[in-house]
Amino acid sequence: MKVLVTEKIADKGIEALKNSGMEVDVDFQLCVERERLLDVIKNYDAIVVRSVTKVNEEFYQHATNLKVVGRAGNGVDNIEMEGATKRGIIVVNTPEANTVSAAEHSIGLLIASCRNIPQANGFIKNRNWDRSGFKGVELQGKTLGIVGLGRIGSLVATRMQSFGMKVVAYDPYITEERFKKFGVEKKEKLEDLVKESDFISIHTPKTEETFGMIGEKEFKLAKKGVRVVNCARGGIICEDALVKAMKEGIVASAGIDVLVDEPNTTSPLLDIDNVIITPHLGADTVEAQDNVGVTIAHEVVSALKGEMVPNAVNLPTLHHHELESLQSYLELGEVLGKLYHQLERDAIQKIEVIYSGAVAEMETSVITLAILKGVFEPILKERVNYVNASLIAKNRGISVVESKETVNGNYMNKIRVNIVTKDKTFTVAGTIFAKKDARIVEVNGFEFDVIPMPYMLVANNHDKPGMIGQMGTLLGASKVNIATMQVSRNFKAKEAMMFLTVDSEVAKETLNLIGNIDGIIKINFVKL
Ligand SMILES: NC(=O)C1=CN([C@@H]2O[C@H](COP(=O)(O)OP(=O)(O)OC[C@H]3O[C@@H](n4cnc5c(N)ncnc54)[C@H](O)[C@@H]3O)[C@@H](O)[C@H]2O)C=CC1
Ligand SMILES: O=C(O)C(=O)COP(=O)(O)O
Repeated sequence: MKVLVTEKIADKGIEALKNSGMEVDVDFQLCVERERLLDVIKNYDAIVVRSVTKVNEEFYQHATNLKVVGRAGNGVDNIEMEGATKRGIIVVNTPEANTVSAAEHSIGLLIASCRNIPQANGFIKNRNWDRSGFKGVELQGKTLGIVGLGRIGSLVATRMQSFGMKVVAYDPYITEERFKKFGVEKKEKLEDLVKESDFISIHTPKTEETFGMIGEKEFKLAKKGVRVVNCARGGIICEDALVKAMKEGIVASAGIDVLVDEPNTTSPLLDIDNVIITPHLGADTVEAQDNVGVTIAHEVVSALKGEMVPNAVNLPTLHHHELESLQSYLELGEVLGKLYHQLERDAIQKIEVIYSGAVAEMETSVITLAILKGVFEPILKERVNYVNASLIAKNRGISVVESKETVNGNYMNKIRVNIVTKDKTFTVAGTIFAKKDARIVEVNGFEFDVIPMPYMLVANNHDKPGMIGQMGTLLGASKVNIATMQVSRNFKAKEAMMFLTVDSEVAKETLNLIGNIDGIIKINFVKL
């Protein structure tokens, strides 16, 4: 697998990629040399970027082998998600790895701007000892308005409370409990926050809704002398409106880490004395970059192996501990799904998944994705993964229905999959024992206790003497070793079903011979 790294990540991250067996090319010019990037990207299975490389539709059209986009950092506004999802490209990021650095940089900008530290430093470095013109303001007793009380906003909130600030926040998408947890007063409307705040710090993602959310209208409502900080994304505070509000004396100072267009050395904000600007340094600390580099390397490798990754942006959000407890269920889900196309041929109309017992309490949407991945893998191979599995089902006109039951019969947990076709319904069920051991416990009404293995033979036969012996003889003659065997019978129908796990692949000729045994209704070789 080949990985291209187009922006600086920690050496530890590159090493981690290489140590996992990846072939890694590092070329930092490619984040700006577009033509060259578009030319070479077809050679790579994964790309690792930061905030400069534009990963958009044009890029995807050239990236014909790409499976993973790794964003070594938090914001993914430079990565078009729809184009990735429809191609089954997994986008992973490291949202937790640089939050402390970004919060500390926001606070640094806030203090440095309201105490004129960079300006005064510039003076004295030019050998001017001048103490006039740099008078600042205190933070204690002032109101800080935080827009976006997420990971970084909440870190800034709690830290600034220790400076004696009153903290209010506007974030319509989080619960009252989260405001309470951080001792922050909730503002129902952005304008209420703007009217009341002495300092405003932005911590939202860049979205259609947030872009330009602090503009001329907001500055008109703001307290005269308000001070602003933007260490989130350029343009959330409208740059033209900020320039105007500063010239009019509405905004006393601004600390800015991000601009609409980056890299940028021509912004009008650069000409205003009371604006201090850093070139997108929020995540640039030793700790954050080591953290980001190593985390993204592990995530890219896992995603390339087709594993579920905690920080996949175009998949349901999972935390590490959730993923750990889900892992066995994901594996079981794939096994259950994989059985269908290896045992049946009919086109699927609907897939029903019924979760019962303990598993019903989990993030089952991800297990359903694992089942869908399993269903399509035997016919689509590597073109199906967690990201595009539900899109594939939708495009094939297959409806997917999930339901949950608290009662679970004989099992602590059970996943039942009903695959509905025009004329019949194929049913398979499985369970997890002792938190990690998968078992197939039912196929089409036949009960089993089968440990899924890489190679299995599944037979339907008339329930009469000699079936097992004849199969065993044919397998032995073709040097296939039988590892385990289970038979389940339906007395009424006088039919039985056999699951044999074998140590090697079974040749087509042997399968044909078994299929010709009198009494064998159906024989299939299943690979998991
Ligand atoms: N300057 C830098 O180097 C860095 C910048 N960032 C940026 O910081 C920002 C915040 O990152 P996190 O705290 O990790 O994100 P987060 O997702 O944890 O929090 C964002 C919060 O904004 C809220 N929000 C969304 N739309 C909103 C709206 N219209 N009005 C009010 N609130 C809204 C969300 O509900 C959420 O609580 C992002 O833009 C990220 O890209 C992150 C790391 C480094
Ligand atoms: O992680 C983020 O969202 C950042 O803004 C940091 O961006 P960078 O990786 O420094 O280009």
